[in-house]
Amino acid sequence: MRRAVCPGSFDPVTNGHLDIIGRTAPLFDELVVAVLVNKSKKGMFTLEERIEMLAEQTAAYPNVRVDSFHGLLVDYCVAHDIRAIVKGIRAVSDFDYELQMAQMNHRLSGVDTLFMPTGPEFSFIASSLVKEVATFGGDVAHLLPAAVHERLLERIAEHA
Ligand SMILES: Cc1cn(CCC(=O)O)c2ccccc12
Repeated sequence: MRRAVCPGSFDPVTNGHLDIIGRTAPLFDELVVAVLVNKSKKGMFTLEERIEMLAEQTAAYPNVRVDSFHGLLVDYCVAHDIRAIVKGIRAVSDFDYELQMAQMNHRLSGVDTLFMPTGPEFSFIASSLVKEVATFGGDVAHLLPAAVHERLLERIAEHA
């Protein structure tokens, strides 16, 4: 069973994430989309909400499952017999840090990292920027699945 993991915060899942997930899923027997639990960083959405949105948006892929992890990603990989980490690369600026992480993760565990370039139309999409623009009233509808966009607007309205 060839398994891979796509890790992230997914706060919230964007069309850029789904671009990579949708292109990666057919390449493996199983793809785990793993949400990082970061106690020190309060996100806009709870862990449960992020998992729920991801599960909804990846329901069409039979071999994709959503999970969460805390601590080292490679420990999660070893515990779940995952041999590859798949990272979406949006721009050269992503690569420096991702290369360092990939080399460290391989050194720690033998788990390799595969880099997948995002489609050019998604290069500028980061969850943090989408949230900031939306908070100031910018239109981000085309960057998110409709259901996620709706939840984002609701959450912003709650905090207004
Ligand atoms: C482009 C891209 C960034 N990330 C991590 C951003 C985050 O931590 O949410 C991804 C996770 C899965 C698939 C694609 C991506």
